[in-house]
Amino acid sequence: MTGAASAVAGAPALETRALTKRYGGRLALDGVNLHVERGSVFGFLGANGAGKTTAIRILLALARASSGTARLLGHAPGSAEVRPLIGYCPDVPGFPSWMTGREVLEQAATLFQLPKSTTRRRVPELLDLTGLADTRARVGGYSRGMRQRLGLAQALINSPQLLVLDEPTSALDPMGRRAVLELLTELKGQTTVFFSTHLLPDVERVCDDVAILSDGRVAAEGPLREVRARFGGSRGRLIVETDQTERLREALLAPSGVGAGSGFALDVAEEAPGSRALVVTVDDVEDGAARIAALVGSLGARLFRLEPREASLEDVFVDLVEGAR
Ligand SMILES: Nc1ncnc2c1ncn2[C@@H]1O[C@H](COP(=O)(O)OP(=O)(O)OP(=O)(O)O)[C@@H](O)[C@H]1O
Repeated sequence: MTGAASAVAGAPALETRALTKRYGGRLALDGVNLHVERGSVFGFLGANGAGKTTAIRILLALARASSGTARLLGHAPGSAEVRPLIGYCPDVPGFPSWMTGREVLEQAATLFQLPKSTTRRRVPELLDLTGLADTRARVGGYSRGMRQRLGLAQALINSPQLLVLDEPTSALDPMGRRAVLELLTELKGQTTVFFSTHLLPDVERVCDDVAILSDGRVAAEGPLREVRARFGGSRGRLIVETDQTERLREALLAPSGVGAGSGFALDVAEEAPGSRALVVTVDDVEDGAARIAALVGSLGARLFRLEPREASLEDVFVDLVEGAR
């Protein structure tokens, strides 16, 4: 029976200390420390090849660490205590094509030895939650998004305290991504969700906490807002809005000599598609603001807005990953 298993009191949902994985001469993970609070939605972010899948495989006891430790709800990966407490969905969940979604979930319930009454309640609940209740098709006829949602439902069958998901949205179209992200939001507070991704907007949308993995190392970790504030400062970004967007952009990007301040802008982008506000990346925010104000004046343009922009997760990510190379 699964009823006896429980988390170690006071233990975090997930913790790794100096987790290291070597493949021959290559360090896929290099001293990774993670701390995931219970009840949070935690984004494990990294570019392709950063080491996310390797870390998840170690957490699930599908691979062995070269050194370091990992604990899930206070227990060792793969231990008899931890298995009933966690749910896992790989990036490409596979199912027998002849089964229906309902049968897949019933089979998973059997594997977890759930009581029949629990299975009768839980299976339709999960089919509802994942939007698969009205589907009669066999899994072989499912779309990629439907498979991903069924994978999630399967991972939730045992009402896990910790859900581990490897790139749950990366193969999905925008509608499928939205459905999965909404699902993760619904789980907030009930189940700890730890998911890997290279999609920054997904993390910004649903995560409380984040770790950024770069070349096998944690480059930043903490609450999303703190990570943005703490690591977003290496370069500054200013928002400037005038009545002459195009002329200002040209002057900012002019290689030298044109206008009062050309040459100091490292990058110029629209704040949003079609917006007349520009986001200007500079080395020094105060100096940059003074130069932009002077430049706007010299163009005879009207200045509506000139302010520093809070770093987005993308700014942080790009700066950290570029900085590490
Ligand atoms: N079985 C293996 N043998 C040798 N090298 C491996 C093995 N598995 C992973 N690696 C290497 O370890 C590094 C980390 O890979 P990993 O798959 O963990 O990254 P990832 O962040 O999950 O990337 P992706 O998003 O592309 O899946 C990569 O350089 C990869 O080539």
